[in-house]
Amino acid sequence: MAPPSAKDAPRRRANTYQAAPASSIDFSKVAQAPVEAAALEQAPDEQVVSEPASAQQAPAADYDADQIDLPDDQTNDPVTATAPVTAEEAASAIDTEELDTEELDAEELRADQAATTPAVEKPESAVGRMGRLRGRLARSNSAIGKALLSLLAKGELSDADWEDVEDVLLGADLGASATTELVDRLRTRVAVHGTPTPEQLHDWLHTELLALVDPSMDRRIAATRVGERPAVLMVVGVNGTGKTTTVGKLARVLVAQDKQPVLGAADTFRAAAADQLQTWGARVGVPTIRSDKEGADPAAVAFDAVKAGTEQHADVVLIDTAGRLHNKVGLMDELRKVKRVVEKQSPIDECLLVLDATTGQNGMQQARIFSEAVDVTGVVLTKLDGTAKGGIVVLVQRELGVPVKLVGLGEGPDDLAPFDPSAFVDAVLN
Ligand SMILES: Nc1nc2c(ncn2[C@@H]2O[C@H](COP(=O)(O)OP(=O)(O)OP(=O)(O)O)[C@@H](O)[C@H]2O)c(=O)[nH]1
Repeated sequence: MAPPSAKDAPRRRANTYQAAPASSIDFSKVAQAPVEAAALEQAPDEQVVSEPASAQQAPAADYDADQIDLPDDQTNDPVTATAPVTAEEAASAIDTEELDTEELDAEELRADQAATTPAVEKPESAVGRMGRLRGRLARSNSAIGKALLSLLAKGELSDADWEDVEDVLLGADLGASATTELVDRLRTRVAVHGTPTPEQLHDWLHTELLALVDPSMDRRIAATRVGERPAVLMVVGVNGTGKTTTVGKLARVLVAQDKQPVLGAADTFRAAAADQLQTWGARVGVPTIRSDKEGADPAAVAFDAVKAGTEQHADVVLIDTAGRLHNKVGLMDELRKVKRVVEKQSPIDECLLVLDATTGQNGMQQARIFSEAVDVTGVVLTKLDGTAKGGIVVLVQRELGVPVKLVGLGEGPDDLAPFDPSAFVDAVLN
């Protein structure tokens, strides 16, 4: 069966997306790498493509009968004179006796089906999401700001007081070097300007924290077609950090921007991961390339996803990967293989490492291992709604040298936001 095309999805309502602010996500980034023409010698098998919800849910009358691909057991059946061939005939062929006592005509039936079939969702635009989610960030992280403001407002600060300031920053997972840097800068300011007023203090902290978060980093995500091919984005990270959820949420962000993603379920280790991803995709009419075989070769699934994305003229192919294998070496080898195989067909434009913010510094060790195995281009920090360790943003950027591009701020489908440094610092300090 020909894979359903992302382009076949019914035209979505014109969305209300406006140009993102400079500090926010920007999908206009165009990767420069050239297309590689080489193909895999052995065609991967067993891939199946999920029907996007839009195709499943479109009224039957919208289908061209020629395009309906019947399952094998039906294609060989002779078409009898009574077999319905159009939506109307199909509707009228329904035995009315089975429909309770009421007589339903085709129109009523369609209305009934529409009422019981969930519609393709319209995801929220990404612009300003961090503003909407700021309350969650503030709830978990404003304690740091409050502690700093009250400590620094004491007036003359002793060495012990400055040590308390350091402890607050270290406790927030800012890391030793950024903590020392920040404390040195604040001490210099106090030495130069004397004891600050509360407003001054707030301004100083805002300026210094923002400098540490580094608003100059390029946080755009490569999700725009590159010449004649879709962008390819791969998501990596240990199990349970929120990779599958992030791919699903990111697909929604892209759909809200009228982009057409294709999802690749290359986490073949966890049986339910492909189903989970497919469900995310179906909710917004996005096709998922997956294997029905548990333990199938993830590289083959990823390869097929890129192939399908190219054939369907998608904007971007989002590849979910496994976070757990029998051992760490095996997992890293597998990720390298996925990368290698995908690159036989297309460069990988973006490789996002998903880190669970609640694991704090422990997550850093994993982060280093992943970034050694694959070229990580950005970080998604999930579960930032559930931790007071927001300093990890600074730590991870310094350790890996790549920006935090997205943050997860809840379990809701639209609780993924482009990371906005200024909104982040505001939430910490207010
Ligand atoms: N509170 C909160 N929960 C999140 C966030 N992101 C993901 N989760 C939850 O984290 C759990 C794990 O998410 P998954 O997406 O299944 O994690 P995964 O990394 O794909 O896991 P594996 O497939 O085992 O590798 C789920 O219950 C998600 O709802 C977030 O930003 N905030």
